[in-house]
Amino acid sequence: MDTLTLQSTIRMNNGVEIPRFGLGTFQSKAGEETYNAVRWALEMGYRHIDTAALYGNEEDVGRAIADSGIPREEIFLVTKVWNDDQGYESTLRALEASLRHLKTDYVDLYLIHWPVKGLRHETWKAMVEIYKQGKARAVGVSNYTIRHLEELLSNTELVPAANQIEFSPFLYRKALLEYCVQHGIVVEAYSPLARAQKLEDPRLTAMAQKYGKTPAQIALRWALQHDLVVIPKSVRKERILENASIFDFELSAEDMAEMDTWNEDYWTISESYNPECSPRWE
Ligand SMILES: NC(=O)C1=CN([C@@H]2O[C@H](COP(=O)(O)OP(=O)(O)OC[C@H]3O[C@@H](n4cnc5c(N)ncnc54)[C@H](OP(=O)(O)O)[C@@H]3O)[C@@H](O)[C@H]2O)C=CC1
Ligand SMILES: O=C1CO[C@H](CO)[C@@H](O)[C@@H]1O
Repeated sequence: MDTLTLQSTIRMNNGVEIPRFGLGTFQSKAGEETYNAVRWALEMGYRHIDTAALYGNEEDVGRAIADSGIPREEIFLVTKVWNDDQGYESTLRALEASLRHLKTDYVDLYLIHWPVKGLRHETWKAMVEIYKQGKARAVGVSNYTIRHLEELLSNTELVPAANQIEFSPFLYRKALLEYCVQHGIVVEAYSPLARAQKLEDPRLTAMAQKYGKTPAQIALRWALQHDLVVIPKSVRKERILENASIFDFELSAEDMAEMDTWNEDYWTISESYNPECSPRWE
């Protein structure tokens, strides 16, 4: 395989390159906590930051990017339209608010956060308009299952560039990944550490010992070798560094295959939100 680095990218279906590795910011508190995490990450070489209107920290993300001294065009910035703002006009307004908070005139990727019943099609039309206006270099979706993607693809000329979904060795969504690959949609793995809930799994700790790495690094490397984009979240300097230190080793084909058997449909998202079964997303 190619030698990957912290700044390696994947070319999306519209030609825009997305860094394979980024910093998540859900539950990074507004204020210094988010600001510092983003500043440290950028100093360490991260070039992809994932936020959302929901997270309430866009202003701190924007401030950290502005203060970093790194040219805006070298940073890949992702945000998302929240469920309450879905609909055509309200999505356009939500993007304007996000741009204001982020102190930028474009985002690199704008995502529909969840496939809200009854509204998602109108919301997608707004995403297409946002893309045409150049206010997002790419647009995509999040938490879409095969059913949601089939519905969208049957009714649009613009294929979403990415689908951001929960994905970890304990939630290996093989069929959805294959569907996305087939249709040229990049998959971004969220909660790739299963929110630290499975880092003591004995299979993971044994694998970590074998490679002289931490359990978090093994889980992230597995996702990377599946050609996923990964966006682990941390607000601690040492973990921001640890999570990014996965470019100096490679899991063998045998160990990848072994990890592929660990799936236990382990969702961190609550059942009432589970996109595969909750009536909320019908
Ligand atoms: N589109 C969507 O609906 C969703 C998108 N996301 C995005 O994906 C990102 C990542 O997912 P997230 O749900 O945050 O979960 P992650 O799997 O990234 O886990 C984050 C948790 O793990 C801890 N942690 C981070 N690194 C380590 C480490 N090396 N060792 C031990 N513990 C560690 C963090 O704590 P600490 O900060 O204290 O280090 C935090 O509690 C989000 O932040 C968000 O940007 C997430 C959920 C849904
Ligand atoms: O991005 C998100 C972070 O996690 C939340 C729930 O735990 C999700 O609802 C949301 O999509």
